[in-house]
Amino acid sequence: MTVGVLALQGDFREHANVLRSLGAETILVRRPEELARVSGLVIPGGESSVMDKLSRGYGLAEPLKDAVRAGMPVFGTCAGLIMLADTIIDGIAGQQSIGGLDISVRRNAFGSQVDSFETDLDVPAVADTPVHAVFIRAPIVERVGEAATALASVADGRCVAVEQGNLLGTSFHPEITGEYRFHEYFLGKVEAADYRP
Ligand SMILES: NC(=O)CC[C@H](N)C(=O)O
Repeated sequence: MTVGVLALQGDFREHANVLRSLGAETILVRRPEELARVSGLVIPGGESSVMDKLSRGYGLAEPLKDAVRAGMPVFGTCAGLIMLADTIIDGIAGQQSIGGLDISVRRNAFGSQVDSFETDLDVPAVADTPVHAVFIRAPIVERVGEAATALASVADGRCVAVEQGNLLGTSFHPEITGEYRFHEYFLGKVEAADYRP
């Protein structure tokens, strides 16, 4: 079983390191041929509008949509969560997503004064003890549709982690804090999934 990390832009190396430290065979994905080899995919943090343009430029956007429709497990963090959202609020003109998660996500939702912050979150579905979460120009999940489930929220109740079937997304960056339980949880989805490339 091989897992991919979308490596067009952003902090894909950090994700690949966490996945490899958990024993998962991991490749970087930049082309449709690489996507066609993986049983699951992580979409990293970075800049969603750039990732969107590059994925279309590299001919990956349609294969990614097809793979999500076919049930491929995908875990998106921050910009990756934006890529998985059915609806983007405050995207740049013409910005598109792969979609799959029945949610609306607002980019850069925490405002310019508090671009980055850290906090501990309860995520009972994923971890027994609180998760230390780093938010960097992070999006917020403003609408959680019927098909999606909220997994975690910040103190004021706004949703920052969701799942829907084989899709998982966080506003924050578990890959940069030594946190591995989200990746472990995701690898569990990959193992359990019917999807094979
Ligand atoms: N850390 C991140 O991934 C930031 C996301 C970025 N603000 C975007 O809109 O894509």
